[in-house]
Amino acid sequence: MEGQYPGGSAPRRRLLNQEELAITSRLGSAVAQMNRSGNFAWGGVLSCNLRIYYERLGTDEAKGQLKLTTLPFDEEGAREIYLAGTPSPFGRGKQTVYDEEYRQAREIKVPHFALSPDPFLQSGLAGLLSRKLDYDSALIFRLNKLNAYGKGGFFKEHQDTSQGVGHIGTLILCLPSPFKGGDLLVRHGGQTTTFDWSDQVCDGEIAWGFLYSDCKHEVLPVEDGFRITLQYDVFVSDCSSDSDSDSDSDSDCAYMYDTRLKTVSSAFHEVIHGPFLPEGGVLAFGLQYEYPIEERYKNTTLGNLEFRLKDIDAVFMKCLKSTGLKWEYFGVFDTWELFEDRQSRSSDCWDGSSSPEWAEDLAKNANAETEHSSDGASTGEDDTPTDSAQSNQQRRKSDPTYRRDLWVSNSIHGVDGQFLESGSLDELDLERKSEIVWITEPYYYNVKNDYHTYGNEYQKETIYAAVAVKVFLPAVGDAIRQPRPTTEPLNKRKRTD
Ligand SMILES: O=C(O)CCC(=O)C(=O)O
Ligand SMILES: [Fe+2]
Repeated sequence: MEGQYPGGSAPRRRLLNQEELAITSRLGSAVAQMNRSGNFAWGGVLSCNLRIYYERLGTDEAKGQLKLTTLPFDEEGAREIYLAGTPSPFGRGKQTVYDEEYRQAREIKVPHFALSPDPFLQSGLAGLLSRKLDYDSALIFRLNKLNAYGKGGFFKEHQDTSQGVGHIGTLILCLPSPFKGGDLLVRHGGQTTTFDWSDQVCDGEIAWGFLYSDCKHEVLPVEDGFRITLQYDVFVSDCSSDSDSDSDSDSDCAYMYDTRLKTVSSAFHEVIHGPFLPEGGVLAFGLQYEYPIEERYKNTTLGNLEFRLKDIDAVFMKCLKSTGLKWEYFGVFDTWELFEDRQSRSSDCWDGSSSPEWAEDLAKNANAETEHSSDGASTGEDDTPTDSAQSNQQRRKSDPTYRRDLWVSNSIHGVDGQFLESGSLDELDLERKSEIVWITEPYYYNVKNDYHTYGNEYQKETIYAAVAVKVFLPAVGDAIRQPRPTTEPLNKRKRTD
């Protein structure tokens, strides 16, 4: 993690007044507006004369035979390639399972098939995606498998298994064959993008769709025919270094122009130069996507997250860096997800008659935190522990930026039953930070639940992590918070000749 809290230990804070709340709400809406861009998945069509060589898998006497097919598939050609595949498994945590309730499809994995030419390279799609995704380093596209769905075939909602720290996206190509249904639905931030490819491929073209691989997605049942897709994993190269960067090295270079920057920048300007927290404070923003990290307990390295930020997270961080404020990434954990997750896992063995150790730990820490926290607006005095719950509720009502039930940690790891069983919250490295002014809440939390454990493959060395950003606002008087000199218009300058 970069940086320390400037000036020593973190202060508890007072509640914000109405004027300050209005400023946070303007900054929050500017960031949220930017987050609603729906840029998490997009697609198009391309043309390519393609040959596919594939090996017959399965168990019959034709196993091992090499076949060649050209596009577009007719019904028979599509059936043949479907039958050549093996039933698709999917990943549930560390295991690979076959479950027709969850996924009904067949697949042929590399190297049991080959494309000539690769439609993706042939069409220039690699260049188009590189420009659109706008990373500093090159993208790598790795062909993974061919999926085939017969009538009734589907793949329920899942998140693609993370394939390494640099893994950012998934590219699907839908090959031309006669089929109906089988829409691919991609969800993120409360929005859904639908790829209905059955019409787009009927003239022999290839339809494609890109999605950030942490986005949840599903394939609806195929109503007729065979739906054949190719799946590529997309990586950002050069993500191997362990050092996190808080440098402004890229803030000057105009690698990205985005009109969304302007609104957020002026909202930040108001936070820094307006009548807002003159004593200074800590603001927090949840990133909108999840990022693969190495699965190590108490992990504090984000492996050059700067170079693999996705979509609006990259825009937001660019904007934040241009303010000159100090910032730091941290992990976020939601108490209720922790409770619910643990309760659902332990429902067989915990009858609710006595509190299990983990619940007592959570309650103890919550009380300790309440006892330390600051009181109502602008007094800065301590609570009496007796009315803590009630006053806590009142605080929440009068100042929604005060979020007590979010747990934060400088280390980022997935919390599941195993960690909770291991005992105390100290070990989990979670705390409540009552000084934080929450501007936008995270969309994801580091609690492993169903969609985290269901992937398209079993989970390997990396897991997705939910990340938030702390921003340190110094007190008025600090260099950053001096009023900006207004530049004199050119035509009013005194003549010196
Ligand atoms: O076939 C598709 O459209 C999507 C396949 C998919 O989500 C996967 O293989 O993980
Ligand atoms: Fe998938």
